[in-house]
Amino acid sequence: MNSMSRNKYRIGILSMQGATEEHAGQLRDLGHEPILIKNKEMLENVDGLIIPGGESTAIWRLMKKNKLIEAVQQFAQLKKPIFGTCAGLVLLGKSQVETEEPVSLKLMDIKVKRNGFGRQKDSFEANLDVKGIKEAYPAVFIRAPYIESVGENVEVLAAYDNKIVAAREDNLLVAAFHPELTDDNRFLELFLSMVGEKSVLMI
Ligand SMILES: NC(=O)CC[C@H](N)C(=O)O
Repeated sequence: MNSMSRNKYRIGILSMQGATEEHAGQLRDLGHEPILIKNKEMLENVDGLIIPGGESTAIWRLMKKNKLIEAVQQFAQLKKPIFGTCAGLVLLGKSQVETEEPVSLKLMDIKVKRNGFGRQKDSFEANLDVKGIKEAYPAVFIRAPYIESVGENVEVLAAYDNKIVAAREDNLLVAAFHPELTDDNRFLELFLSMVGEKSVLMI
């Protein structure tokens, strides 16, 4: 057992709208404590944050209402790890392609195409090669966005059909798919290892 798996982390799951319970279950399976974040005070006591999938405009509006936009931006500035899945990826990105009402925390240097995989392929599964994960990872895509372009400090972790679907920039990790909807915990473990790295630095 390595030092990271011995630690138990408190991981916030932004609970405005969307898929929160599945993330909570997967965190519990790995021995960590999920905290459903409903207001900015609750952010103070977590080691990392997951922004789940759902509907990014709905999540954005509820974040505004609950004064969570600046609070999450500050959380990121403290270099605490944030993992955005699907709608969470949309929200973390700095800019979006062809959107009338951009919803963006302006944190990660990526340009996002919302619903990028189009209507025909609203939902699908694909085995992905992910940097840092040894064997193919079964990814579930649901009305998924993709990343059209990345800034120089962003590391691309996976692509599907020549479109970027997972990436990391320092303390920020994003996936266009839903790791919480499979029994395969390896993508979540990637995030937990980032939480481990950062908490070592903060001691
Ligand atoms: N599964 C999802 O999270 C879908 C995201 C949705 N298409 C959005 O942009 O909000």
